[in-house]
Order: sequence, then structure tokens, then C-alpha cells
Amino acid sequence: MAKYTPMIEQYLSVKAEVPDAFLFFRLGDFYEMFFDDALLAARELEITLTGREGGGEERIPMCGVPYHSAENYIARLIEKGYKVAICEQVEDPAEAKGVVRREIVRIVTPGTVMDARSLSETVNNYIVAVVFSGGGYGFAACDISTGELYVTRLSGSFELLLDELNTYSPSELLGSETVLEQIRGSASAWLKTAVMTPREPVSGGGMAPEGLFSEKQLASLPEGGRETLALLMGYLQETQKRSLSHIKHIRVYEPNQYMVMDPFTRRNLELVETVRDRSKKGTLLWLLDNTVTAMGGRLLRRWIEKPLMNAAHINDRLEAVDRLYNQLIVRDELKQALKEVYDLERLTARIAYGSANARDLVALKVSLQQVPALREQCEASGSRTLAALAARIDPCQDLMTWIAEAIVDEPPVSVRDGGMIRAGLSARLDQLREASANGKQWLAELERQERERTGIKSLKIGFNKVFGYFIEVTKSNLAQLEEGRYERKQTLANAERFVTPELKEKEALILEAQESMVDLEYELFVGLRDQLASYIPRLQQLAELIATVDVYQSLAHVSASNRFTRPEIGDFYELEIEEGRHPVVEAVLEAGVFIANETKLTREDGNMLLITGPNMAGKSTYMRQVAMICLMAQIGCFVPAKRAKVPVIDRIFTRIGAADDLIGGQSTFMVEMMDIQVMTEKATERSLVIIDELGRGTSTGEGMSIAQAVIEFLHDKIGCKTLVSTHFHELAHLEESLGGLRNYCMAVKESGKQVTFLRRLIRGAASTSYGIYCAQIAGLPASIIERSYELLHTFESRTELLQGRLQPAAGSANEQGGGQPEKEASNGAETIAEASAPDAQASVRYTVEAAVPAVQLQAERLDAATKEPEVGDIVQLSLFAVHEAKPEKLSKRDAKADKVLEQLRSADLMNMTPMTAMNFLYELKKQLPN
Ligand SMILES: Nc1ncnc2c1ncn2[C@@H]1O[C@H](COP(=O)(O)OP(=O)(O)OP(=O)(O)O)[C@@H](O)[C@H]1O
Repeated sequence: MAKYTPMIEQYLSVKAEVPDAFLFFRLGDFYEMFFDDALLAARELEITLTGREGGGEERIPMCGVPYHSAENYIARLIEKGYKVAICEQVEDPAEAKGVVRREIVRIVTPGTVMDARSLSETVNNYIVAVVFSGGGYGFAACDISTGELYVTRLSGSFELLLDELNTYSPSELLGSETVLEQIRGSASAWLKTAVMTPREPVSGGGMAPEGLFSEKQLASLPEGGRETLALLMGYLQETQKRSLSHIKHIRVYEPNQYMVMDPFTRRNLELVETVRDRSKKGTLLWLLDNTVTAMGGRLLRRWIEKPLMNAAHINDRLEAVDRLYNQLIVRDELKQALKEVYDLERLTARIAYGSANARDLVALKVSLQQVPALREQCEASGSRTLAALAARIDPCQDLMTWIAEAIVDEPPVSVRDGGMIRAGLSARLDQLREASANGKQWLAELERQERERTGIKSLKIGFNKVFGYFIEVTKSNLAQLEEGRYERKQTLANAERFVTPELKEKEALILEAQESMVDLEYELFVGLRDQLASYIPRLQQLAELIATVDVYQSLAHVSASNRFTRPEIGDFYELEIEEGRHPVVEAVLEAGVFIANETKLTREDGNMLLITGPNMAGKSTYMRQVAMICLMAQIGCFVPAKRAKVPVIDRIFTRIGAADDLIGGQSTFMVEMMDIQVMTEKATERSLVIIDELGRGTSTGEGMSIAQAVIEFLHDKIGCKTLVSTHFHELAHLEESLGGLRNYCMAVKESGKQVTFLRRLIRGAASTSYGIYCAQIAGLPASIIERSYELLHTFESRTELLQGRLQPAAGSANEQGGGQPEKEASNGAETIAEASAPDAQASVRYTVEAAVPAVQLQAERLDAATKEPEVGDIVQLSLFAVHEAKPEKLSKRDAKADKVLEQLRSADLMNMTPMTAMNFLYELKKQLPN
């Protein structure tokens, strides 16, 4: 077997350390990749795949990227969810014996990028570690690009962990195989982008890496916190291999400090991204974001993701917004000052990390220059909250002065080429600069003298890295040069380059001065950067305060320009909204078009609204608007209403719209039921529950029964504030039996064939859904519309007939169910189920009945049965019974009936909409024997 060369052997041994990352192996001016890495990288980066001899039997696949543009390639790989390990030469090749020693200096992963190219300015980039311990989850989230670190404990439920993960949307997750598997198992779209890095936590309670945190800090951690932090920080140190001194402040919090929302609710309320294309435009964040700084933008996002639960804290925020709302000038002054503030959090992190350049320091200086004005405006606002915040501001003017004295106003990007340090900072640097400047002057003088001496006007003195300084003379002028004075160095196509002993001597001096100058500048720069790094906590605190001011001015500005009002918020029960609007729908509609609506949910006047009404009438918008107003109030923002009294809500549950795009592999109905299950378990009296078209994903009768049962449960057992919209108009009767329920509907004006949606919520129940009318507006072919009306008509008359026939059975169901009020037949198969709804079992069976060509089968059943059927006798059963009892009568029809039954059996009722069910029914009916 041929052996690999020592270099490839070295590559393989380094690569073994990072099997899950691309290894960027430094060779000269390139980072090279070999073997499988090369094959994959060539494809992912669209770079040329080559090969090289490495001592093995075959050529080794290889590809590479130039080191100076490596960051771009790394960013592209990170974006695709890969990790990249950077392997550098760590000894001087001149001193190396054999192959130059190489080591991994850093592993870049999606959760640990520092490069601006891979980061979004206004979105945090979190890496999250999760450790299962003592029946709960230790949870730590860190953004190393800003230095933020949050730790909490999520006790008990796995859903809580998913909710929390969702608020951070981490780009990388650390945890044991088991935990990650569990999370993956529940995988919803938002998690699919996160890279999962399996890491076993240190059992028995490991410590966070030494020296990073004080014992006091560690003592404040919740159960499981130490292990989680140890897992997270251990991984960060292992991958970053450098100072993480900016990750100092641990923010420990209790999950119940914030309102809880499940991932579906967050998505559905479109807080930070739209359901349709995950963009920001059209979301609450988009509407509220008038922040000027990147860190303000990130903080606003966090506030939206985590509405507060403490009324006093919310009122503090509202107070600040209120003051700024009313003081346009202060608001404007603040905004102007904020415009000059750079991303202090990320600048600070780069300083600590050792990757900040001189431009970053200038950006820091410019930002710090704004702090006195910011503080002044906060004080001038007359706001208690802002004054308290101003009092905590440390303007860091000493740091500002250091930078101002040391760094020129417009330094270059590179820190290795000099040109960064101001004159007067270092006497030695000034001397070297003078020497270098004198040298250059001397060269200019020499050029002038040589032109004079030789009479060659085009003679010039130039420089290149290989030959140093030279005198260049074109070939046509060579004869004019004095013999013996010039030593030839290089020949070009039409010129010759020479040196003189005098030039050589001066060159040494000039180059030495320049090199020392660049080295000294770098040294001074790094000295200053390190000095600043020791003040990281001061800068971080300042950054946080400035970000907060930015968020206040943003909320105030948006509140003022959208006519929002300050909500009354407190720990009371009632929710009262006068002329409430949906902030985002209103903003995208033309001014004045949005119709405001009232909301009143109180113990006395009802805490449940059952909203019926046609499609497209504005039910979902209305329900979302109520949730939005509560949420905005708890963020500390004014709300879109004339007046609002909002209680502190502990949880918002919503089931609105389709979940199909959210969770793979589950039926919509199943997902809805699972969510309802969580809701029934977790909702409290302080929760807000919003359900759109409850029970619609299954057959009509079953859906309606579930809807009623859920409503009853929420009403009797929980007492939360609830808004339910439904097309099951028959549920309106619940108002009579449930004291807290009120019927509402969306008003519609009908004139002739024209239907106008008034978008106004009015008391009472609707009797039709105008579904076919909506289909018509949507532009469905006229033939389908006509056919739908025809079907609807037959369907309605058929069920009316059936309703008449079923009376005895339905009556017995009512008795069993404890005297639910009987209701007049209206339309659809729902009526059957409605009549028997009190007994879930019965209604389930009747659904099947309704799905069979009901009149026909029922007629047969009544003919054939020897005794009056019970509610529990489902039609399928009765068919079999008939079949067994009177085979001779049925023999001719056997084949046809069997076929119908077969189709019934295999029908997927769970996934049928009422319309498909109706068509299905129609088809079956056509096949039935006469
Ligand atoms: N209060 C309002 N004022 C003005 N326009 C509104 C209002 N509410 C809703 N709309 C408009 O009506 C459209 C339909 O509203 P929405 O989706 O809430 O109806 P819906 O009753 O829930 O319909 P469906 O039952 O079909 O889901 C919205 O996209 C919006 O443009």
C-alpha cells in the first residue's frame, strides 16, 4: 500500500478532529480542501475541482479558495448550514523541520459566526443549549455576535421547550442525541433551518468553563443551569479558541415573566414574519419598527417575542412611550442622535473577540459622541422611566477620548498596513514616520537630480516588492547613462531598471522605517483595542440602554402616526376595547377604509363570543385584532383603539388559518386537535383563546360536536376569555345554556344578488355562510357555481326530509344528553348532528349516516327494521341487518350496495371538507340500487 505524503497525513490527522466540518487547510495563499470535503465544496461553492498526487494510489480530489477572499466562501457554506474549521500554519516555515505545523484556529458554525456577511443586522443569531435534568429542561441561549446570554429552566412540559425555542429561532442547537431527537421529532418549519450539534452534557453537574463566570453568578442559575451553561460555553470555547470576555453577563429569567405563545400562535399572528413567505413586511414588527439602530431593531423584536406579564413594568414602558408620543421635538432630537449610533453590541463583541479594526473603533467613537445628547433628551422628556434610564447611562467619554486621540478619522480597513494612528500619540512612531517621509522626499530629490544629470526627462524612480527601489530608463535613452555608475537590475520590454549604491543604502533605511512603522501602528492599535476590551461591561450596558431608548422612540412614533391610544393595563379580568382596529390590516388598507369594532369580555357581560357570519366577512381579522391589541399592550405599546382596558394575559392561544405549511406529516385536523389538547390543559382564567372555525377539518357532525364540547369545556372549566368563529350556525343555541357566551355575527347587506360585507360585528347569530357566493367572487367557473347551488338545494331538502324521519331517534338522544334545546331544522347535515349533539357517540354515528345517501338508506332502514331503531344504530349496521334478515329481497342489489359500502369504508372522512363530502355523497347516491 502506498503511503500518503507527510502533508496529506497531517491533513488527515487534523481532519479527524472535525469530521462534521469542512477543513480549510492553509497552503500558501490558499485554503485547500481534499477528499470528500473537496467534492462537496466544489459543488456547493461552484469552484473547480482538481486533484493532486498525495502518495496514495489515486489522485486526491482537491479544491481551494484564496485566503484573502475566504470569508465570502465561509459565509456561503455557513448559510447552507455547514461548519468550517480553519486550519493555519502555526510556525514559521523557515524554522520548521519537515512539514510546517498546522492547527485549527477556529471553527465557524451557523450559531457562532461573527462575520457581518453571515449576520442579519436586526436579527439576533442564537445558539441554544438544552439539557434535560430533574424532570425539566435547562435552557441557555447565546448570541456571540452581541454577547447576550440568557438562561432559564423550563419545567415539565416539552411544549414549553418548543415555545421557548421558537422565540429564539436558534441557528444552532446543542444537546444530547436524545433531546435533539425529541426536538427533531416535533420538527416544524422554523426548526428545519437550525443545525443540530449533538453534545452530551457533563453528567453529575459540570461547571461552566473556569474563569468565565463568578461563583455568585453561577449560584443564581436555576436547576440544570450549570450543566447547560457548561455545555454551551464548552462548545463555544472549543470552536472559537479565543477570548469570550464579552459573554459575561448571564440574564437568568423565569419563563412566567413573559406571556406564553405557542409557535403556531406566533406564526399566525404574524408577529415577526408572515405566514405566506416568512418576510418581515406585513408583520407587527414591520409596523412597529421605526428604530434607527440595529440594536434597537433587535431589541424591539425581542420585546414583541416576549410580552411582559408584570403590570408595573408594562406601565413603566407605557409611561415612556406616552411622554415621547406627546413630545415631537424630543422624539425627533433623540432620533437624530440615534442615527449616528452604530451597532454598539456587535462592535463591542468584535473588540472583545479581537476582530475589530480601526474603522470599528472610529464607529465606536462617533457613537459615544452622541451619548451626552441622548442623555439630555431622556432627561428633557419629563418621563420617569426615561429619566431613570438616563441616570444609569455611563457616557463612556473616557473611552471616546482614547479613541479620538489615537485613531485618525478615516483609517483603512486593514490593520496591517498602517495609516491608523494619529500623529503625536507615539514619539517613536512620529520619528519613524518622519524618517519614512524624509526618505520619500530624498527619493523625489534623487529623481530630480538624476534627470538633470542624464538629461532624460522620462527617467523615474519606482518600487516593487521583489527589487525594491529602482531607477527606470527607457531603452531609447540608455545611451545617455554614465558608464559604471548604474547597476542593471531588471530588463523590461522597452525599459531597463538600475540601482546605485546610494539608492540601495537609502532604501534599506526607508524600508526599515516603513516596516517598523506598520508594526508599531499595529501594536498601538491592538494595545488600544485590548484596553477597550477591559471595559466591555460598561459598553454593553450602554448599548442596552441606547437600544431601549431607540425602541421607545420607535413605539412612540408609530403610535402617534397611527392614532394608537394608551391602554389601561392591570391585573383585572375584563377586556374592553372601544373602536378597536387590526393595526397591520389597517395599515395596508387605504386610509379610512378599516371598520373599527368593539370588544367586551367580562364576567358579567360574557367572556365568550361565538362569532358566525359569512366567509370573507372579517371574522379572522377581528379575532386577530383582539389578540394583537392585548399583545401590543403587554409589549408596552399604544394600541389601535379609541379606548382599551386590557388585563394582563398569561397566554394567548390561537387556532386560525391552515397549519399545513407548519408541521409536516400530520393532518391539519390532527394538528388542530393536538393544539386544542394543549390549550385545554394549559389555559387559565387569565388566558385569551381564539379559535377560528373550530372543528372544521373533519366531518360536519363530528366537527360540530367537538366544537360544542370544547366551548363548553372552556366555559365551564376554564373561564378564559374566548373568541370562537364558526360556520356551524346551529351552535348559536348555546347562548341559551352557557351564561358567559354571547352570539355575534359579521353584518352583511344583501340587495338582490349582491352581498356587501359591512365588516361590523353585531349581536346575534348568522344563518348562512355565503360560501358559494365567495367562490363566485373568487372567479370559479359559472358551471361550478350553478352546480354548487343545485347541490346545496338538493342537499338541504334532503336533510330536511331526513330530519323529519329522524325525529324519534333524535328525540331519544336529546333525552340522553340532558335536555338540550331542540332546534328548528335549517340547512345541511349539521342539523342531524346538532339534534343529537349532546351525546358525542350518537353524533359520530349520525355523521356516518349523513355521509351515506341518507334518505335512501334511512327509508330502507325504517322499512326493514323490526323494531324502532335506537340512536346507536348506525345506518351501516342497519344495512347489514337488513342484508342478513331478508337476503332474498336484497340479492339483486347486493353488488351495487356492496360497492357503495366499500367506498364508504375506505372514505377518509377525517380529511374531507363539507363540500367534498357532499360531492362524495352525490356520487354514492347515483350508484345506489333503486
Ligand atoms: N374591519 C375591517 N375593515 C375593513 N376591511 C376588513 C375588516 N376586516 C376584514 N377586512 C378585509 O376583509 C378580508 C377578509 O377578512 P377575514 O379573512 O378576516 O374574513 P373571514 O370572515 O375570517 O373569512 P373566512 O371565514 O373566509 O376565513 C381581509 O383580508 C380584509 O382585507
